[in-house]
Amino acid sequence: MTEAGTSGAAIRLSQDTLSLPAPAKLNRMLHITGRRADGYHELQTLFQFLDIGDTLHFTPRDDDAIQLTPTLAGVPAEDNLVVRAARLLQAETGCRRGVDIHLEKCLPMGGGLGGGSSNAATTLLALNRLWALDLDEERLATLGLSLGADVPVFVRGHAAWAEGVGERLTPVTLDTPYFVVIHPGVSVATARVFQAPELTRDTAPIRLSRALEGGASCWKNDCETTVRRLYPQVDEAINWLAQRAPTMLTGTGACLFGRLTNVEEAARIARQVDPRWHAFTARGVNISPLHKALG
Ligand SMILES: C[C@@](CO)(OP(=O)(O)O)[C@H](O)COP(=O)(O)OP(=O)(O)OC[C@H]1O[C@@H](n2ccc(N)nc2=O)[C@H](O)[C@@H]1O
Ligand SMILES: Nc1ncnc2c1ncn2[C@@H]1O[C@H](COP(=O)(O)OP(=O)(O)O)[C@@H](O)[C@H]1O
Repeated sequence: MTEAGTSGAAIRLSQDTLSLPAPAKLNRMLHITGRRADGYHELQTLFQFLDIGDTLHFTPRDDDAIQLTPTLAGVPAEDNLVVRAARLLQAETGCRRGVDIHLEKCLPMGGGLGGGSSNAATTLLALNRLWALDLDEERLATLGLSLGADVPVFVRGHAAWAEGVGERLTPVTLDTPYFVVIHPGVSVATARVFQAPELTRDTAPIRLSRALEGGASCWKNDCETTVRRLYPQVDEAINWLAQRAPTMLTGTGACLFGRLTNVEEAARIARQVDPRWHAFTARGVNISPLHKALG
């Protein structure tokens, strides 16, 4: 993993290039409240953005091609959520314009930080502007949902309480601590976690006011026990970080985060992290850096 948000790759950009961030997210808490007939799980979760993430550069083309560089390991370009988001916009609007997209990937993939979903949301908002499509946020969020459950919150750009599979969003303002984020170097398969027989799926639904009342010290992630059992590396990293800061899993992992009020303390802990793991520090933010950049 490149240190998140600080990739130094040299990129030649034209004057017409629009460069935008695709921030990471954390699930500050995550409850599983049921299972739908189609097997998908009903969740209650608090999404918050981090002040770091990937960066995407969009340069308009004269033809209608969508070209993405570089290719991500294990993800054919046509499956990349960036390309899928761009094609979806073309199909929905009949737009015949094209784009070259350069993706500076800094976030670990499949780590529960929502990098792919965030890349898709940045692409939807960037091309809506670059191609002058004038779709409203509601429509972009609906299109985003067809790409993944976590895309709408990145389109909306505000920390949120999410219900359903993550699509029913209520904006919230959460505390904004510093975090030490650790990727314990193992890939967690979301489907495997949701299939686990012992996963608790019956947490009683709560009201948003109650979730906020208790604050961060009361929050938990219902996936954590199962992920720790299935992936001993995650268990080991949580045990290590929990001795230094209140620690939780984000999404279905593999990343975990420790919460601190002090940036120096966060940096000090990150420096001590076992070299087998990857770590970075970041701050929680309630307005997405993408929306700040778009003004
Ligand atoms: C649970 C969250 C919380 O943010 O985990 P992370 O992906 O961030 O870790 C997400 O909503 C994940 O949403 P999404 O990213 O769309 O999930 P996918 O990878 O498509 O899900 C893979 C598989 O997990 C199961 N799945 C996923 C989401 C859900 N609410 N219920 C499920 O049962 C389904 O079997 C699905 O086929
Ligand atoms: N642009 C992208 N960035 C990251 N992953 C992508 C992208 N496009 C497709 N994917 C696929 O989506 C999966 C989930 O990615 P990601 O959003 O980073 O993780 P998570 O859902 O755990 O937060 C990846 O393992 C990868 O196969």
